Amino acid sequence: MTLKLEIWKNQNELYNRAVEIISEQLMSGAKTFGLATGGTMIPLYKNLRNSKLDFSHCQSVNLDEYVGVSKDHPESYYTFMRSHLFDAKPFKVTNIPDGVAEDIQKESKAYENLLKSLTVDLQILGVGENGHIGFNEPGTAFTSETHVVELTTSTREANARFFQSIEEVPKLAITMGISSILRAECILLLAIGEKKRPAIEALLKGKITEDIPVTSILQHSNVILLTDLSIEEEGT
Ligand SMILES: N[C@@H]1[C@@H](O)[C@H](O)[C@@H](COP(=O)(O)O)O[C@@H]1O
Repeated sequence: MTLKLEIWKNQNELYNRAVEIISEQLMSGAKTFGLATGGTMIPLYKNLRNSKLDFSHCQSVNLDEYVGVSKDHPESYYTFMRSHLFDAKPFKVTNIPDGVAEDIQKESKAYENLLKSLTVDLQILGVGENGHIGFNEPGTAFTSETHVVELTTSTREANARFFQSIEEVPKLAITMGISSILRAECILLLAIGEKKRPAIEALLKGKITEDIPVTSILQHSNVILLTDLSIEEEGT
């Protein structure tokens, strides 16, 4: 396990550092990027849009998508990615699970097969308040592959800020599994704000538990964690 912790008190500096890491990956030949959504990613994608980086020869795979939300819905992750990144910084190929596929189980399998056919050079990750990664909620097996998941109340409440009301937040999503995520060559985890402290403190205590999905990344050999939280590093 190699987790490289970098604490950046200043969020602008933290996001600049994230862009620097992505740029270094591109320069060393990375062509496949695993991308995430969520509020944490908005300033990162803004910085990427404003950068000179060129992704036109690259492909992307997104972590997850809500089920039952059409591509043109303002809160679909498809729309999120287009408006925050892809429209301004085109990739050669982009992949996001299809949340309105007729058969969502079949779509999950097809997405996992796609993931297995490629190597993600850099997977960018955020973390939920309850420690989820992608939409892998607490209790998800670390052996999980892409699957359909029922979102917890905690996650629906946290994401309600993007919708008119909590009732509108979808109850299901398709997400890369934990084992799918861990197949990436390198993981860049961004954790910003006090709400992420419990999950990040658990991670840095070095305890690997399915109750806190983000701790699964301790099984990976190449992780960079950028956070603005002042935390004592323990047991890593
Ligand atoms: N599925 C996404 C996750 O990939 C993301 O990490 C999480 C945190 O979001 P935020 O950055 O808004 O706190 O939100 C969603 O649930």
